[in-house]
Amino acid sequence: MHPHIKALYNSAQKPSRLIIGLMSGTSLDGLDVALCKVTGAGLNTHIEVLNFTTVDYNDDYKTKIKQVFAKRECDLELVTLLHPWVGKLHGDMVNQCLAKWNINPASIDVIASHGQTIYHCPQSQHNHKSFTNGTLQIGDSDQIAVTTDITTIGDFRQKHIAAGGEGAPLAVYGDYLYFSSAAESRILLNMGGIANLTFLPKNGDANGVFSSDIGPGNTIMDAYVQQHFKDMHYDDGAKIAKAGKVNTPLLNALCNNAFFKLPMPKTTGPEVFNLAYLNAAQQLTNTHHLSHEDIMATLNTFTATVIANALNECAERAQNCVVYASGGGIHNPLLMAQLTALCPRIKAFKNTDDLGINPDAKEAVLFAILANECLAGEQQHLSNTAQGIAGVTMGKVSFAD
Ligand SMILES: Nc1ncnc2c1ncn2[C@@H]1O[C@H](COP(=O)(O)OP(=O)(O)OP(=O)(O)O)[C@@H](O)[C@H]1O
Ligand SMILES: CC(=O)N[C@H]1[C@@H]2OC[C@@H](O2)[C@@H](O)[C@@H]1O[C@H](C)C(=O)O
Repeated sequence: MHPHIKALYNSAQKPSRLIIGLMSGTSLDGLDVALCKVTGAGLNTHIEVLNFTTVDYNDDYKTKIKQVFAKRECDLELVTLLHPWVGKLHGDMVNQCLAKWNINPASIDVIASHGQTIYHCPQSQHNHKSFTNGTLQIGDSDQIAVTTDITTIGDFRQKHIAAGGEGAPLAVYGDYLYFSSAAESRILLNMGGIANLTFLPKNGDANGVFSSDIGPGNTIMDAYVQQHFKDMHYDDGAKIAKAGKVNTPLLNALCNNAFFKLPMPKTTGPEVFNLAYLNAAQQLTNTHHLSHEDIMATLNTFTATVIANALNECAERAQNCVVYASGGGIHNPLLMAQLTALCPRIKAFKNTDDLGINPDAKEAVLFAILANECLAGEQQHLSNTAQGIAGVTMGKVSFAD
């Protein structure tokens, strides 16, 4: 047996494993690094997040990625070069974290790497009859494995696509295993660049579980701030939005898109929800004269409205749903206040801290759970093609040498 296979076999048999989950989301703010002690597998998974940090990306990273990010036309040579470059950078960032945390790399069983999504196009978006769904994450796992000397499991989304899914949201797999409750119906709401949710009915019936992207979380607000406010990445504390007034015609135009009329499950990305989308809505409503504050107030309400519509749809399926929120959007007080006001049928808004998982770390932890299932999961717990949930094991293994 190859020693690498033997090591994996041993890891899979251990009662608990150390797994580093890595997530680099659509916001391009930084690499989320979660060092997790994962005990058991499947419905008996237990996670302890031993360390978590977001390693901020510098301007060089953001500038390079933005040249290809969510763009239909870009420099293919640059894409090719970025794939190993991002992988090496992520590997270097893991090494820095381990050094800072005083952790011996040899004690880590595997790294679970999401990579950096640069393009996402479900069939509903690209409309090419001869193609199915597609999604592309760069940041080669071989680079991470070689750089860290730690076996790395990555490229999780392609198996989902191969099995007929849209490659997202994958959160449902971790949410179901870790957050299902017999006592209450739960909605796990993540508000990153794009917002998504997982619905977990309280009867624990796997067939009632579904997960879907909702639409924009922070992505258009962030892009607008970055374009108009020097050295700002986002509207901290919604200060700009709070100073403005919502423009109703613009809000209505923003809410009028075919994606919102599609039934859940569905996926989307900044390929659709971007500054060009805002521009088109402004054109239609003759609102180019609005102040930055009014635009931000309208965008904030747009995000709140589309998220609230999706939550209210869930609330029709089960009474007394409790929302557990995560992602950067939870730090936006105006967004959270609007959600509470727009969703009277939701019993309570909490965040995943109440379930023992740091809401900023949740997506990185998800990939640690997926890698744990890849290694030690004994069976598929979720499989429902009608809900876009492929019953497959995800992740590809890269060895260090
Ligand atoms: N204090 C704050 N005030 C307002 N917004 C905030 C604050 N902190 C974070 N955010 C928002 O959260 C974003 C980052 O969220 P997160 O890291 O969850 O996104 P992501 O993981 O990149 O996205 P996705 O889940 O779509 O891939 C920021 O870009 C910003 O819009
Ligand atoms: C293609 C892609 O990277 N999608 C991300 C993005 O960010 C949020 C939303 O859009 C979600 O569908 C997904 O990430 C999470 C981790 C998921 O798959 O559940």
